[in-house]
Amino acid sequence: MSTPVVVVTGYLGAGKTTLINALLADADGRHIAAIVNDFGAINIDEELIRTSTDSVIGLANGCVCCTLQGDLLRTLKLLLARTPPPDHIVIEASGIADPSGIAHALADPVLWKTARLDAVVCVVDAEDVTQTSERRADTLWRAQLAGASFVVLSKTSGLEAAAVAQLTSALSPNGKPPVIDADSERLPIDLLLDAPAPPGRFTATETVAPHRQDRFTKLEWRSDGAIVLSALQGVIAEFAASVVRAKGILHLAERPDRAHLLQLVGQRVTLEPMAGRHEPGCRLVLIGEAARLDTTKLAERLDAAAEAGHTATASLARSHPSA
Ligand SMILES: Nc1nc2c(ncn2[C@@H]2O[C@H](COP(=O)(O)OP(=O)(O)OP(=O)(O)O)[C@@H](O)[C@H]2O)c(=O)[nH]1
Repeated sequence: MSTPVVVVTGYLGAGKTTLINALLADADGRHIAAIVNDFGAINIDEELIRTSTDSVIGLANGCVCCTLQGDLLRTLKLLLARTPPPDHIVIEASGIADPSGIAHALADPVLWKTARLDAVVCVVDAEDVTQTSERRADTLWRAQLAGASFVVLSKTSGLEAAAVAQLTSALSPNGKPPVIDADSERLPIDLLLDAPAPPGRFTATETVAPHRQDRFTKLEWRSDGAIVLSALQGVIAEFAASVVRAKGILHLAERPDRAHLLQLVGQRVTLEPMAGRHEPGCRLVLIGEAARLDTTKLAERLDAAAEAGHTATASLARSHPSA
């Protein structure tokens, strides 16, 4: 009996983790294990998915479509050796992954007997693709879409119905692949998890060209202490034009008792309090096009913001000595 595997792909910040959490929340008794790949060493997505399931394994600091193919296969074997094995395995690719590389790795005939690739779900950020003129020409975005057996549209709620309809027919010219609007319809879990691919759909054995590793650059930034909100806002405003994606779990000097989740995708930034306890201090991953993002300057600015946090925390402690 071969365990069905679903790969979730999509551009940076498209909504892959959100989709997987929705699948896990609606699993209806199925035991779903997740493998979460982040191309940075700080795997925020793994931590966000861990709130929905214990069966999550993070693969960080590389891309499962190329540099981490071996780790992916080893992790799959580990999951399959568990008793009982999961009913389904969902793999979240990093936002820079080309799913054809993952399909190529999973096409191993020995592995296929125990884990078979059933579907590649591509999450498309509807807001981004309608507002960013160059997105449809982006070779990475196109490669992610090309291998998809389903497209899930995210972030449609702020768009006119006509714009969503137009996007749907552009992404799926003859109704293939099926397009699901995650913002306005309930996810068809059965369809996404229980629709075996037609024989031969993902059994390509040709060599896959490695994607460009140097297109994006990342800064992984940590601080032991809290950060001052206004200083953080200043850094975000200064680098807004060159950061494509940022995510992090932060403690704010103004609210040190609770962790906050920072999400930045294009021009949209959110900062929300998180439930539960999280590692103290701040962990942040910021990604941009290598030609535009100066990570040295960005690190300096964040260090200065953290320094302001130390000062603010120390003065709070002086004014409330018992705190
Ligand atoms: N309004 C809305 N926001 C969404 C939707 N899906 C995702 N988001 C938001 O978009 C941001 C990024 O979502 P993630 O699910 O982390 O995206 P991702 O594709 O996993 O990101 P990377 O792994 O970094 O590429 C978060 O702030 C989400 O809350 C959606 O359908 N509607």
